[in-house]
Amino acid sequence: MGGEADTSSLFSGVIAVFLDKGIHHRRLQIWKDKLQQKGGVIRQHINRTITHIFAVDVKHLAERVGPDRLKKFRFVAFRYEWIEDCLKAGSRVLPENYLLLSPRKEEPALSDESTPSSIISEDDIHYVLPPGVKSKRKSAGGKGEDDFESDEDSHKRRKAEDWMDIIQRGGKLGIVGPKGITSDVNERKELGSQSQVVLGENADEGAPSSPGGNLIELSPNQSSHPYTPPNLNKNITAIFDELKNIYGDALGDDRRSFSYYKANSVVEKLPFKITSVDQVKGLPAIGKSMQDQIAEIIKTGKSSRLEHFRQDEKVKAISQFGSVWGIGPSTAQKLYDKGHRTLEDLENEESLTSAQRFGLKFHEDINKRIPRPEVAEMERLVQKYAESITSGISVLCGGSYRRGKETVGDMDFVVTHPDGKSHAGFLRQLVHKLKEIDFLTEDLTVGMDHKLEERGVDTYFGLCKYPGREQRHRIDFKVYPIEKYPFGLIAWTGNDVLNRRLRLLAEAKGYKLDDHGLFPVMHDASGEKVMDRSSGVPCKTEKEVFDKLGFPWLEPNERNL
Ligand SMILES: Nc1ccn([C@H]2C[C@H](O)[C@@H](COP(=O)(O)OP(=O)(O)OP(=O)(O)O)O2)c(=O)n1
Ligand SMILES: [Mn+2]
Repeated sequence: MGGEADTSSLFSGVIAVFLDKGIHHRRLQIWKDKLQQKGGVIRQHINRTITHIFAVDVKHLAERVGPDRLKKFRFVAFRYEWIEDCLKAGSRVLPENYLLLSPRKEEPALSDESTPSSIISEDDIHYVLPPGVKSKRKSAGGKGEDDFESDEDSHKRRKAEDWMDIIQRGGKLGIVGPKGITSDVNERKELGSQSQVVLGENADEGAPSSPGGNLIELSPNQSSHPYTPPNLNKNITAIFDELKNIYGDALGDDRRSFSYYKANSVVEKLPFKITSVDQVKGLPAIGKSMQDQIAEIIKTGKSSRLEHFRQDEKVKAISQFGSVWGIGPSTAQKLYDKGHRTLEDLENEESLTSAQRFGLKFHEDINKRIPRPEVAEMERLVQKYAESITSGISVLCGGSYRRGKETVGDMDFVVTHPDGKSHAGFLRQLVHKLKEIDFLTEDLTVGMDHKLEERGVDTYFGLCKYPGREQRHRIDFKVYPIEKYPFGLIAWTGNDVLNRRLRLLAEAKGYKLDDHGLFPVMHDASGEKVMDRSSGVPCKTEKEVFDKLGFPWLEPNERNL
């Protein structure tokens, strides 16, 4: 067994169900005891909190969970030998060899001879990063001041982390690239309507023609209620969250920002309050630096790193600037270099675009979250006017609203028309109408009348107000031709973590996924990757996109990863 090494937290974070068929009960009992002694938790029933299902083989697993759920739990089901080998090694061994079902054998979908059919065993996993990530900011931020590794150094470790991530997150395919979420957001803000961001969905199964009665109305008390584990470690996650924002918004350091994001996604799900750093050793996304920081927070209640930033005038100013809609890290830095220190200073800055000016003027309003019932009302209002302009038009509020959140940051409307034609030119009329009734108040970015060769998606980003009030909210419209709609809906429903996973999964299979479709990627004569936009994989519903990718289907309210 583990020798002298302290393995008391070997299985901490593991929440397991043991399927006892086909195994001698005494042997089973030994494994159960060991798992519990070393920090694991055993449950009787399979639910979303489970990180590991152990079984003897696929047959027994299938008998117990049934074929539908089997698909869902594919990535958390392991042979018992994993426990045994971890005990032998005295540390957690990589789980990939113990998976009861691997996507390689199972996956119908996209794979073909020329592309890797497995997303797990190929080395390419490390190289399949989101577009634009490769060289970006590789050396940004002082190297060596802590344990954030270089891209190369982290490859090996990341593979292990990715695996742990899959398991930890309850079995969704979790290949996590280093692209900072916050930077995506900023890019989107700065790019405005040319957004290349992946976006999201709504009701389903492809009833885009029913603008009224859709999935959106799911009451939060029903099955649509998102899974929100009680966060027992808010003392830690609140600090990490602030650091994530500082690194992302102010310093443009995606790598560090993402490290905190990942650490938080693990810490917030732990079923216990961390009282000793030993409890988090070996957990995914919690490397040496995170452990040190957690130890400090447990001991002092504070993070010296955060305290340092809080006192740093430059970080303070740049973070504030970066929180204004339309201002990203590079603009924030420029504004600081010009001598600005507070938001008030920016009021007289002439270089601001009109969108940034509105962002500044309504900064406080925009940063207030909107209660779900108010969004429901505004959605109905928009749907009513939309229908009066073009009958049969489908207008759904995606984003966090569609994912069932109680409050939302903004409204992300996704629009299409089932006839494949009537969406064209619709947005201009809708915006006109909604301005007439004083619902839409300020334009941020407008990208209308897109021709097909411009990829055919009209967009509008602006501000609106709830009838009878002055407070502004952020509102977006994206209009997709029907054949792109499932992709647009997935992308704009999110969440961002799911989008990243879907994109990486597509890439691992030799495709590129974005809000316009799923396209094969070829290599030209010089080996450069080229995407074939003309031969997208046709999908009529969100479900078909998930199926084609071989990703277990998730209802919108299950997409809060
Ligand atoms: N970096 C980003 C930003 C956004 N999105 C996608 C997923 C999001 O769900 C959707 C909408 O973006 P929002 O920033 O509006 O995020 P949410 O709607 O999820 O949350 P909220 O608006 O409540 O803050 O766009 C993404 O994939 N990557
Ligand atoms: Mn949103």
